[in-house]
Amino acid sequence: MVFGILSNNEAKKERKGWMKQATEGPCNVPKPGVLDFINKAKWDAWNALGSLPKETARHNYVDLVSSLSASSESSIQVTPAADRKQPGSDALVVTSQDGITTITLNRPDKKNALTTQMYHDIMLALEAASKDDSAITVLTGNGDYYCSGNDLTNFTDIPPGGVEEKARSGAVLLRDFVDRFIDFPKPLVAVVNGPAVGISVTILGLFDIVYATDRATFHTPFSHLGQSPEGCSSYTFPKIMGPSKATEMLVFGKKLTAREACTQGLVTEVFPDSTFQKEVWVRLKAYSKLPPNAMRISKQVIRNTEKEKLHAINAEESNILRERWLSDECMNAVVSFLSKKAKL
Ligand SMILES: CCCCC/C=C/CC(=O)SCCNC(=O)CCNC(=O)[C@H](O)C(C)(C)COP(=O)(O)OP(=O)(O)OC[C@H]1O[C@@H](n2cnc3c(N)ncnc32)[C@H](O)[C@@H]1OP(=O)(O)O
Repeated sequence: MVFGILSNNEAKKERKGWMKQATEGPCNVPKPGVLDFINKAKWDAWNALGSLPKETARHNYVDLVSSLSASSESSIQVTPAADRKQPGSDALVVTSQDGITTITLNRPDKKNALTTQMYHDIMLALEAASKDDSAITVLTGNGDYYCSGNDLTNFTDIPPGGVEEKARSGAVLLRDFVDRFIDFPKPLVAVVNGPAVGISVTILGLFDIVYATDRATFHTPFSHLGQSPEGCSSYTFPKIMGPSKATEMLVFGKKLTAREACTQGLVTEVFPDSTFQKEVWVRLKAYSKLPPNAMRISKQVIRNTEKEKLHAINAEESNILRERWLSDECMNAVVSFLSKKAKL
């Protein structure tokens, strides 16, 4: 690792310097006045890097962010990739009963944020569910959240190929992950047991039914995070709710209540939190007794005409995100979250 352990303030100034060098090249602006302490400190950090190439600065910037995550002196606790939950661990629980296969996100202490391993495990679970003898597949969460979206510490796990390689492999994983939802052959139901954020919201447009507790909210803060829509939401959301409502969500990050999401067509039905689990499971058990082949074929009739288009949109969104993940805006948002300075 390029950097040792720095105090929070030192790290912040140093980070700014590396970030400016990585995005704008060598310092090219006049030195701020002596009384402009903050900007002068940032300028000093940038100027100190001389003519260091942008690419080197970018690598070092990422190393600094990673070292911040790993530092025992910082307030950030990041589980090293090697220690993250492995396949077959309890971060994802899959059960099959009464003709229903249920995939449960099970990191309640982290609001069910999705680690890289969980994306892989969900794909495996969907693959298995598509072939098992269940009639319906359900995705839900354990605890007070449905899912807080992509685990932002995924960004700190930089491979030897550097940040570009990380962005490239992330885009491939994202595309594969979303493709599984596009192609899933059986009725797919989201049981949204609490707030939903980011990718856990966008992929709802690819589900067949979305049931939500009245405690749930739906939030896609992509601009705040320097990112852009995924999960085919750039197509499904305008189609479901109209372009202007979709823009409020996907561009301006408007958070919807469950009832608003239902009015706009993203959610099928909202239930009172006190009876949510009971009512939803009674309903699903009844549906699961319907002839499975008829349900599968009816889903195909409804969905298949759009599959090709959805795959193309998924590919395009994933490519755009690959670029976004390398942007200054995105790196800053991740650093802010990891430094505990920002929450949604
Ligand atoms: C293959 C790659 C595909 C990538 C696809 C891209 C997808 C885009 C997205 O999904 S964008 C959405 C990203 N998510 C966020 O930005 C959410 C960040 N989290 C928060 O803002 C808040 O945690 C909260 C509003 C969800 C909940 O706030 P609350 O105060 O109720 O709870 P805490 O903040 O104390 O959370 C408890 C612990 O959980 C950790 N955590 C929550 N969400 C995430 C997350 N997305 N990534 C990483 N960690 C998360 C949080 O840090 C707390 O941890 P701690 O107890 O160790 O402090």
